[in-house]
Order: sequence, then structure tokens, then C-alpha cells
Amino acid sequence: MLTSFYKMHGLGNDFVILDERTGDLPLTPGRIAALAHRRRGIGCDQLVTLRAPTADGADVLVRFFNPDGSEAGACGNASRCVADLVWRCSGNATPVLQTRAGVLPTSRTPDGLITVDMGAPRTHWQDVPLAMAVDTLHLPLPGDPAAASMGNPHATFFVSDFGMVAQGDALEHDPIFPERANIGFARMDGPHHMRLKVHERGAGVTEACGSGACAAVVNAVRRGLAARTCTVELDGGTLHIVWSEQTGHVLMTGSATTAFEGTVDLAAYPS
Ligand SMILES: N[C@@H](CCC[C@H](N)C(=O)O)C(=O)O
Repeated sequence: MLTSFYKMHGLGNDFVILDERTGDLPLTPGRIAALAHRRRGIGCDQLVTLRAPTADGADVLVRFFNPDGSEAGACGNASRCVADLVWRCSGNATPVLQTRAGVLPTSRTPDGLITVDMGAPRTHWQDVPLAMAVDTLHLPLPGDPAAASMGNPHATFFVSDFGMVAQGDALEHDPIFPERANIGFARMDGPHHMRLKVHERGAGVTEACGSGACAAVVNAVRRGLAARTCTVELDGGTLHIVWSEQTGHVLMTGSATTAFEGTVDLAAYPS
């Protein structure tokens, strides 16, 4: 049986989006990993599913899966893509996304960019989570990273160059992160401008990570390195991040692009 999918990306962070609103699909961690494979599958940084929402006020329930088959609580770039897709399919320019990280309002800017209210960051060690009670502003690791959760775990290293990126995989698996972590490497080029590279949990280095950009700005503000309004330049493009003093929420604005639509025979992939 053929299943339709959308292939989208946010700044080169790419997604296969499957719609389960008319019926469950036979997705397993193994089949997700096979579909995400760059040579043997469609290939993507995350596979995203859409379902009917269960939360009041939400328009769609969204789940995010890494190419290793693990599920993530948040994905900023895919959230913008889903908001764009809902708008194109239904005309709703302000869809509300239900995710494991919370119910996230979205909106469109006049120039076609999409803003997602990514909610409030969590900075208590148990919420990241970390394996022990430590100050999340200064983890006891070489390089002195800070940690925060945007619904998924992030650590940010403040660096002057990107030589440390090669350590991303080892850092993702450091025992201080019981659920592993996304690892960001941020170079501050002034209080309103950050250059960021991210090694994503379960995916490796990607061209961009939306939740990673939010967490990096939050950590930079907490360190006194950034203003609450900060442009983040990633390998794949630019995100605008605002950590609102009024609401405590992080607003992320950037593009969402459809690469193509297709059909796939899920049964042809190992389950
Ligand atoms: N690409 C994402 C983050 C995807 C999930 C992450 N790898 C995790 O496991 O938490 C983004 O744009 O935020």
C-alpha cells in the first residue's frame, strides 16, 4: 500500500512528514530508521507524524523521530514546516501544534516566515535532565557548557572556533545526560549575533537545529553573553530568536520549505 509523504526542510534540517490523521501507519523505530537512511531510504534528519489533536485548542498533534528511531520531545525546524503545511492545506495561518513539549502557537510574518512559540525553557537539572544535581549554567565537563531543556535536552558550549564539533558524539553520550543530549557550539559575535553549530541527538551534525538555537540563546542570556533578541546563524541559514521577558517564552522565526511530495511503500521497509 502506498503512503503519501511530504519532504520539507527548515534551513537544510530535513524532514519526512507522514499524515496519520486518517489512520495509523505501521511505524516502528526500525522502520523509521530505515526510511530516514540517506542511501537506502528517503533520507531525513527527522521523521514527523501528524495526528488528530487531543489537547484543547490544538489543531494537530505532532511527533518527532530521530533517524536512530528514538522519539524527541521537540523539533523547532519541523514545527515551522508543519505550521507551513497546515496553512497550505487548510488556509489556517495560525495553527496550534500539540507536541510532547507542550501546545505551541504559530504564526506567519508578512514576508512568509513562520514564528513558533516554543514555550518556556526549563533550567532545573532534573528537567534537562541531568544525572546529578548540578548548576545547569556550569556543567562539570571540560569546556564549561550550560544546559537547558526546550522540551528536549540541550547543552551549549561557548567557543571561539568549532574544533570541538568533532566531540559531539562523545558529548551526546556523556553519562551526565541520562537521555543523551543535543550539543550546541556557539560563538558569540556580539550580544545580538550568534554563530551556532549543533550535533543533534540521534542524528549527528545537521545544517540547523531550531530547538538548539533557542536553547543556545537562553543559555547565552543566562551567562550574560547575549541580549534576549538574537540572530542565530547556522550552517543552513538564519533564525531569529526572542526570549520574551513578559511571558518567559522563546519565539523562533525562520523559513520552512517544501522540497517535494511523494509516495512510499512502507511495507518494503523492515519493521
Ligand atoms: N532538528 C530539531 C531537533 C530534533 C530532535 C533532537 N535531535 C532531539 O533528539 O532532541 C530542531 O530543529 O529543533
